[in-house]
Amino acid sequence: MSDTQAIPTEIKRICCIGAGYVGGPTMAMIAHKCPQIDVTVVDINPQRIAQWNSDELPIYEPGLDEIVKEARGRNLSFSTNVDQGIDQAEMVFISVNTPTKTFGVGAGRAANLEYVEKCARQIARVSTGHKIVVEKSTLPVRTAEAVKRILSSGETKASFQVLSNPEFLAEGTAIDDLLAPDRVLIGGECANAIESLVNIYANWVPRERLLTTNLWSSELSKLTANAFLAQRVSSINAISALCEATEADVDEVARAIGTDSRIGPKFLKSSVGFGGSCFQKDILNLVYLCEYFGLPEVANYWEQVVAMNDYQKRRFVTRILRTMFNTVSDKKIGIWGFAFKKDTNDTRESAAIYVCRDLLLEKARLDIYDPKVPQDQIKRDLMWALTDQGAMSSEQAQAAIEENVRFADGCLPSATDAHAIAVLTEWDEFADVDFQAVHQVMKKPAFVFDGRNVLKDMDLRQLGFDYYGIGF
Ligand SMILES: NC(=O)C1=CN([C@@H]2O[C@H](COP(=O)(O)OP(=O)(O)OC[C@H]3O[C@@H](n4cnc5c(N)ncnc54)[C@H](O)[C@@H]3O)[C@@H](O)[C@H]2O)C=CC1
Ligand SMILES: O=C(O)[C@H]1O[C@H](OP(=O)(O)OP(=O)(O)OC[C@H]2O[C@@H](n3ccc(=O)[nH]c3=O)[C@H](O)[C@@H]2O)[C@H](O)[C@@H](O)[C@@H]1O
Repeated sequence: MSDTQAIPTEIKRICCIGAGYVGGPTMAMIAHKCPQIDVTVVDINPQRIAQWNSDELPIYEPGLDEIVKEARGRNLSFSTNVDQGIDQAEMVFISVNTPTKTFGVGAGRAANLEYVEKCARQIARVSTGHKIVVEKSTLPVRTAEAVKRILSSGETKASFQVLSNPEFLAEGTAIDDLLAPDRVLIGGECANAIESLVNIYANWVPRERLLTTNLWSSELSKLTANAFLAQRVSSINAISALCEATEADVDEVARAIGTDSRIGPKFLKSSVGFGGSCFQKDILNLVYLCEYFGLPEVANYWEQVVAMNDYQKRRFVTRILRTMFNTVSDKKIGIWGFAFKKDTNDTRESAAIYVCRDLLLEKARLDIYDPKVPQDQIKRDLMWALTDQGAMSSEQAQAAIEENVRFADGCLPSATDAHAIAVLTEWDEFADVDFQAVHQVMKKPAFVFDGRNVLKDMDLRQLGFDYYGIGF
């Protein structure tokens, strides 16, 4: 597909298509660590690009502002001119969204590869000379085959090499993860192309952490990594239900098993359920792939990880209902945290969306406080959740939100006159709250349902609260 001799191993100009949670921070880090490389991040969303060029970046991520401001204007730029970005680059990263398909074959499971395909077609149309195309988005195994075919069907004389370089950063710790990754994975077929990407990361990542594989192993490793991580959370959440029935304590169980070096301590924190844009999407994609390749037993095995997560979210609401005398109708519940984890403003697939939806369907009144998530985002999420699968019409959902959702600017206002508090994100500031004051302003009995076990050591029962955590 290309004359591999002609591929330079020292890259000077990079373009990244997609200025999202991955494209933005990843390219900012490359620009920060490699001042000799010009990095342009392009996106079809003009608002997002304007935000990247402003003082208010579109995503909240500790440490990101400093890195962007240091490199922007020097060797990092953000633009809506996708054609020009591609044209001027020797290496083009595809970092666009790959959401779960909502229509047609594979709806609800398969990844929607429409945006990736459009990028490949645009690269094929615009390019001249040699380009290395890097899959940064999370993709089903064998996608590179389709990308290669599209690239080689272009009418220009350009030639291409395709690499897979999945991203393993987690939101909230993206900068630390990019600065010191456990590993960087690069899959490819052409040694020169692989070396050119290895050389970029080698500017700050130790060589022994730069893993190279064939294309398909690299693509499949990304889905597998997320499936294994999510599976750990679902496994400990499954045990949390058993702990609640037996007076065992899930945090003690997690510590006891996590000290076994074969198991390890990470990703054993029981919670109201995992969220985020990727775990569910990637496991469902893995399930779909297994079915596609005729492996129903394997598909069923992984599907249970998502089923257990749905159960955990439902179980949390059921516990609230049962504890509060089987009704929350017209009762105010203070919701603390809406993001899918702390230190991010991202709400995609947040457990809070589903918990709040179920409470609203029970006619509870919610007063939501999240330090980083904008109110409009929360309203959009609830609107979607209430109308999804016909639970409510748009008009009913709109009315329910107007009537029963309020926003507080802190924990105390959110708790004022509330019958209960539900902690749905583990923001550090929740542990600094004056709980004596919170108890005073709440209705009695004052219920606290801690979906993250972050208030466990605060002696809330001593202060008079009816306190319930997860898994004890
Ligand atoms: N969010 C995360 O923490 C992680 C995400 N990933 C993967 O990275 C990929 C991107 O994820 P995010 O950055 O979270 O998505 P995102 O939704 O935040 O950003 C994607 C961006 O691509 C842009 N885009 C879509 N089609 C385009 C086109 N044809 N031309 C130009 N721009 C286009 C969109 O406007 C959007 O701004 C996904 O495959 C995801 O699974 C991987 C690791 C971590
Ligand atoms: O592909 C992706 O998008 C990314 O998905 C996850 O990162 P992320 O979703 O940003 O955040 P995580 O820290 O993994 O948390 C995911 C969810 O699991 C929950 N979780 C995590 C760990 C735990 O022990 N318990 C638990 O409930 C979190 O609260 C959160 O809701 C992976 O950790 C990243 O390696 C991967 O790159």
